[in-house]
Amino acid sequence: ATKMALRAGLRSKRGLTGVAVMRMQSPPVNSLNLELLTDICIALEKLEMDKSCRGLIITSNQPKVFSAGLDILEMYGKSPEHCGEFWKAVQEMWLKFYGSNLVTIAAINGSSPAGGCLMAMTCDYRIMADNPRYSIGLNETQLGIVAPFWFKDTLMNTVGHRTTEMALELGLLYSPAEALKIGMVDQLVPEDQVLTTATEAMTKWLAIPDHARQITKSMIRKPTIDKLMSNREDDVKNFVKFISKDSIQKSLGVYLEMLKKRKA
Ligand SMILES: CCCC/C=C\CC(=O)SCCNC(=O)CCNC(=O)[C@H](O)C(C)(C)COP(=O)(O)OP(=O)(O)OC[C@H]1O[C@@H](n2cnc3c(N)ncnc32)[C@H](O)[C@@H]1OP(=O)(O)O
Repeated sequence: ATKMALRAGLRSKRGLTGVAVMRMQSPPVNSLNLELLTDICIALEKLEMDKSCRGLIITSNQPKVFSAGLDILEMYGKSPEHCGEFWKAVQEMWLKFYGSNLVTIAAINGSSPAGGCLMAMTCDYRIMADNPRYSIGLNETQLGIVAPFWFKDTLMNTVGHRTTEMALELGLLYSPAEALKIGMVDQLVPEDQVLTTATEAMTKWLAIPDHARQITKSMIRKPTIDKLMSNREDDVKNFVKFISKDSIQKSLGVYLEMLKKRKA
């Protein structure tokens, strides 16, 4: 099944050129499994190399959900080797997005917990649908797991130190209005205007000369990126060791059951 639709070099009625729209479509909830992560990375890599592409809008084709975060089934009951491969793909996605030379805008048209929130926070700008049923945040502790340092750093760079303490320790999921208040998202709009607003915002970002914006972005984000780059292997080892613990596997199993029961 196609996991992603990509329209590169989009020319809208308003004459916006050089902007790709990536629509995640991995039913039911765009959970980030190895396949989707790999597809996203390959697509982004191609866009980075395409000189005619200057901006990327990432959004969801699934109703009500931007992304449910990392696919728990990739971490539950799997071999250490598989968990290691999966984690490398998560790192790769983060490194590519956080370090992208493109203007990246997240058009968050649904809920975006955990890894979904991380992915949105790697972007330069976030627009979310103003629907109180949706939520966004890093809720890892609620699953009994610990977000690694680079998840924490991304959040801290976005919302600041004190808010990160509260958000991460309590595993808080925020409504769109709350997320706007703490700066986790930059703008709220009615659901049917998320993509058009993202396109409008893109116009503003593209008015800045690429080289000046790119060097500035790199100057701000490089220390955070370098931290993971110089600890990638240890980070994989730590993840595999942590996720393979019986107690953590038990917590994930309980959480998966809770998700299923909630549905019933
Ligand atoms: C050391 C570790 C470091 C960091 C690790 C992890 C970070 C993560 O990202 S962990 C993932 C955290 N994600 C969540 O907690 C979100 C869980 N999902 C939800 O809250 C809801 O599904 C959501 C609000 C996104 C959408 O709600 P609904 O539209 O009502 O859908 P359902 O809840 O009915 O879900 C449909 C179907 O999908 C399964 N599902 C949901 N999320 C995940 C997931 N992240 N991974 C795997 N599977 C997921 C859910 O169980 C349902 O399955 P079925 O019952 O089999 O249909």
